[in-house]
Amino acid sequence: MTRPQHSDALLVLQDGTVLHGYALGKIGTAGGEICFNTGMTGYQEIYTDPSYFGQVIINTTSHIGNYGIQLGLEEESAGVKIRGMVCNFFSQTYSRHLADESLQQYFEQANIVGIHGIDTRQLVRHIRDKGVMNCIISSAILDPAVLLAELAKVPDMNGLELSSEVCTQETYELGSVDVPERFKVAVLDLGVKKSIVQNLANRGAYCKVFPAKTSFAELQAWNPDGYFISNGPGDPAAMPYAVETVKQVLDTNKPLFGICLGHQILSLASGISTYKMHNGHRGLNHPVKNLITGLCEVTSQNHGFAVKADEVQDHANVAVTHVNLNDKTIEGIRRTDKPAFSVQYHPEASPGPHDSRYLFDDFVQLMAD
Ligand SMILES: NC(=O)CC[C@H](N)C(=O)O
Repeated sequence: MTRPQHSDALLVLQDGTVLHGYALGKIGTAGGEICFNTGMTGYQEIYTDPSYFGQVIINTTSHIGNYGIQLGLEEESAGVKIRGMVCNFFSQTYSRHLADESLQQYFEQANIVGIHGIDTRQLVRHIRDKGVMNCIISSAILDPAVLLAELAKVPDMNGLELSSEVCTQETYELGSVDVPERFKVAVLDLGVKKSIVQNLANRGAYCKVFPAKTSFAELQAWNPDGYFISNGPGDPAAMPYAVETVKQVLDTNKPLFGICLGHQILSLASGISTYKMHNGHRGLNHPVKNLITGLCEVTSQNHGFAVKADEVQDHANVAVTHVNLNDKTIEGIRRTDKPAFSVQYHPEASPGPHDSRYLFDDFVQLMAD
């Protein structure tokens, strides 16, 4: 297969590795934390997921761009959130009758810089061995030494609070026209994906979405039946404001459900700390064991931090409900003294398999009870 020819581009890693490829998207320079996603579909959902804010994504599936972009429907937030993209074969043309435009056009409009023609298999093996690191991509500066100096300015993800940058700045409300509204859910938006709010609304939850730094008093003033703590970017340990809000929510004894960053915040509010993983989990086929049913779920994942497993046993009011079968990391917890639970993975699975969507039903059931 021939690769579309463009101008040259460079990818420079924090450890000094330099890789040569071709430009895609906007001509320019972009730096961030380099992460790999192993999903074979769903690139548009990935690029618009606010949890990827500040990150450069390697798509390990070898063909990217070939089904184009569908505006609106397949976007997980208003616009692209990733910093940059790395792939092997990049297709400027697409074949899908529902597509509105090409990925190249989409990235150009969103000012996203990318690189293709990279041996992503070799690159991922390198990162997998050395661990997560920052990188810089450029199609404007082709001097590795200059790029390394620029790379030094890219902030470390450790200690970074990003939710307040990507969350809604105004509250908004969302329900479903097809399902009778049975419950009011206050959504704390730490960088929420659209499909999560939609999954709640589809089950009769009338949602009000609040900015990340909303005080508990303001959430409570709306008198919700339950609280949802969303996914989002950055380091959970850098978000004491959200931990404080969740502690106050727990005191109300109303149902609380957290996904990904929301799971990490519930853990912190329960006295369990988080850590940065050697490499995160990002893909659509991570096996997770549900310890209550004994069944394995194939899950969609996107996280770089995790909850410390060895600290959970010191907390009698926290039970582990889900475990990752690849590396035994904690995938879900439940408070034994409160109607509160959370998962590290993505039950909305947009993209991904729908094995775990029952968790939204469990949350609705908690509110019904
Ligand atoms: N998807 C998420 O909510 C990600 C949570 C957090 N930013 C992490 O990387 O672990």
